[in-house]
Amino acid sequence: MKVTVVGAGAVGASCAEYIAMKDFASEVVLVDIKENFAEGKAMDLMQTASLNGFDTKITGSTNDYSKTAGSEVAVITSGIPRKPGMTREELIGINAGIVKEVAGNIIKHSPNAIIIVVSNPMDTMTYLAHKSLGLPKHRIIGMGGALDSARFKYRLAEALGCPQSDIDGMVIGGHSDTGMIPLTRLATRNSVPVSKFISEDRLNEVKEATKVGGATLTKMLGTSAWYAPGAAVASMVHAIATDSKKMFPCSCLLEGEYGLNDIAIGVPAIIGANGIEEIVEIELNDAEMDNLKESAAAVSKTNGLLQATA
Ligand SMILES: NC(=O)c1ccc[n+]([C@@H]2O[C@H](COP(=O)([O-])OP(=O)(O)OC[C@H]3O[C@@H](n4cnc5c(N)ncnc54)[C@H](O)[C@@H]3O)[C@@H](O)[C@H]2O)c1
Ligand SMILES: O=C(O)C[C@H](O)C(=O)O
Repeated sequence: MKVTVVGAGAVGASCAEYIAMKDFASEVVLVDIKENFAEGKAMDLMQTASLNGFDTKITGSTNDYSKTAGSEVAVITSGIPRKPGMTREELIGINAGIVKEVAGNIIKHSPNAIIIVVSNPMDTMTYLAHKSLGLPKHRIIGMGGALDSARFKYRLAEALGCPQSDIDGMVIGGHSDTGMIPLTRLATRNSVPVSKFISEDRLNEVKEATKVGGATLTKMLGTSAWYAPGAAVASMVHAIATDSKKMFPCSCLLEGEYGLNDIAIGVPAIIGANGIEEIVEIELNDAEMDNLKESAAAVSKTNGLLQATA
């Protein structure tokens, strides 16, 4: 499988590295607008191949999309990251134009590609990719929930004092500081509800820490995170490449599911060779459903800013 990753910055390079380490793709093409940057990242990564034992060929290109031709999956990480104190939504002014242009270039050279959108504000950038490309809805997927759920599991394992491999849990809703919905009611440790192990107050702390997971790291790092985001994207690309039908919460264009329309937002979906194979409608209680509606209203509000920007 040939995979294109546009944006060879922190997340794009990390994503390329994890894809190569999993050794399932024949080629990863990194593209960046900065002269020689993607080529340099590709060369550096290729010099880890004999050390890390992978055969994936990583190449770089300065904005030459002919090199990406025939990609089966394309990941959009191009754009600016937030700085401490900013929200993801504040990035819309610059990133909307970049994502629209990049998405068009990808499809021009790889008309059958499945696109994974990472650039922020991710749900709105996913919606923009849908609106500007008009592809079947299963071919454009926003990455946010896979990362947020990984952070939820990290926080839960920390609170329970157990290995992360004991934990199962999921975050749905918008990929924003206020819009994420960590489903604490459904989270388990080896099938046992996590509420059996920690107090309601502690569980609420976990929920709040999960929601601001990206902001917390941005404050510590001075820019946003890249290892877990890169790993989350690589897991989704792997699910497509291997047609694994793994379930991830991810930003999907909804047409009535969860009572929502004309919005891309995080819901559980089965990911396989066709991209989104199925959107899974789980039963939410009234409070969770209210949270999802509130989160969707906020994403729609940000979508409403698109006309002025892209
Ligand atoms: N969805 C998520 O969960 C998630 C997670 C982490 C980061 N992000 C987002 O991903 C984006 C990238 O983050 P980062 O930390 O890698 O930033 P970064 O600055 O390290 O890298 C971005 C790269 O995009 C390149 N770029 C800009 N315009 C371009 C264009 N038109 N064509 C090709 N390349 C272009 C830049 O030159 C830069 O190298 C940000 O918007 C960030 O908010 C999203
Ligand atoms: O926090 C950010 O701005 C980047 C990303 O969305 C994340 O959650 O790490």
